Formats: sequence, structure tokens, C-alpha cells
Amino acid sequence: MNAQTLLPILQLQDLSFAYPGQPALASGWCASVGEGVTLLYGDTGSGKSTLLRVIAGALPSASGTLTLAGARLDTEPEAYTRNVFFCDPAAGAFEQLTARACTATLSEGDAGFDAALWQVLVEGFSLAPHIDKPMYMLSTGSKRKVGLAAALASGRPLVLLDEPEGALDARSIGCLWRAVESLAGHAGRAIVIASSARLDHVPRVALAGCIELPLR
Ligand SMILES: Nc1ncnc2c1ncn2[C@@H]1O[C@H](COP(=O)(O)OP(=O)(O)OP(=O)(O)O)[C@@H](O)[C@H]1O
Repeated sequence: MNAQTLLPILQLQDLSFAYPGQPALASGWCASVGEGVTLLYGDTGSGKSTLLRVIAGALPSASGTLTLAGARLDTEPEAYTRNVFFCDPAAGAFEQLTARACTATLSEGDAGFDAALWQVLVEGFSLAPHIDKPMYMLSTGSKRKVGLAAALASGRPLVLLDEPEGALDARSIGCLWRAVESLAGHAGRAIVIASSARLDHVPRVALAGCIELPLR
């Protein structure tokens, strides 16, 4: 546990998780995530994606207390999950929706969704020609861009990004980090980026904290 804290947005207390028959990926773990960008760093297979899913409330077999922007996952699951953006559009749940409709679904209940920023990201990610196509017609990279544009335009207090550079072209990677940089200074907002790279190659994004796997 070595997350540094400004204002805690996410608090994890006594968190434990193991897949059936496997060693624990987290055991009695405590951490706070504050405003700005926190890196969730670890080698391939160390558990980054799993921990993002636990934090998103998508793996209910985890134990412990997770509190996000004042809402506890165990006692106020709807309020908790409304406060977090996490999605993997390449995973297949949105195949029959257009990219625009997928975005509308992902931003449901998000009063702070920034439609103007989303439009800028659609242009920056070269998504405009694809935005009214069904997701099944999009490449893996374009699907990931749809998810990233929705994530970065989200007004939810916590945004979880899993290997955000994956399958992106160089221009889109530039757009991604410019957006992350500008969001990093927003009060009441935290971005957790899972990556097997330390992000040293992104000098413009100053990290507020780093959580390193395996958790100790
Ligand atoms: N649904 C699952 N059921 C059982 N074991 C799983 C499942 N998903 C992942 N695992 C295992 O849990 C461990 C952590 O996987 P996870 O995908 O969270 O790691 P990661 O750090 O995100 O890896 P990568 O960098 O390759 O994405 C791995 O040993 C993986 O095989």
C-alpha cells in the first residue's frame, strides 16, 4: 500500500479478493486515492484489471469496505457505482449499439458528463466517421477509443482506465494524455490508471500517487 493522498475520493479498508482456488490478489489491504492521477502499477498478471473491477464494484465476492465520494459499496451500491466510470467496450457488451448510443448508455445518470469535451475527444481520436456505426463494425482500437472518450468526458468522481494506450495510434495517444493532463487538476475528481509501464514517458501527467502490485 503506497497510495498517496490529497483529498481522499476513494477509501479501501481491509480489502481482500481471491479467484476461487487461487492465491489472494489482495488481503486486508487499505489505501486512499485522492484527487488527480493515481497509477496502479504492476507486471502482466499481477492483478491490475481485477483490482479495477473490484473497485468498480463489479466483483462482489471481494470483502472489505469501499467508500467512494461518501458512498459505501456494501450499504449504498447504487450511489457508489454512480460515482465510478469503468467500462471495457471491447469486451462485447455493446456490440448492437452504435458508438453514440453506447456513449449515451455509459453516461446515463452522469449529470456532469461534458458533451463538449466528448466532441473534442471524438475528433481527437478520429472517431467521427464511426460514431453512428454499430460497435460490432468497429476495430478493437476504435472500440477502446469510444470507451476512453466516454471515460474522459465523464463527470463521475472516479474514472478507472485500464492500459489506456492499448491499441491506440500515436495521434490518439497524444489526445489521451492531453485530456488526462487537463482533468488531473479538477477538484473532486480522481483518475486511476492501471499500467504495466510507469508512465515515465508521459512527462506532462504528474502523478498524485502510485499503488504498486503485488500489494504489500
Ligand atoms: N475471471 C478470472 N477467473 C480466474 N482467474 C482470473 C480471472 N481473471 C484473471 N484471473 C487471474 O488473476 C490474475 C490477475 O489477472 P489480471 O487480469 O487482473 O492481471 P493484470 O495485471 O491486469 O494483467 P494484464 O497486465 O495482463 O492485463 C492472473 O493470474 C489471471 O490469470
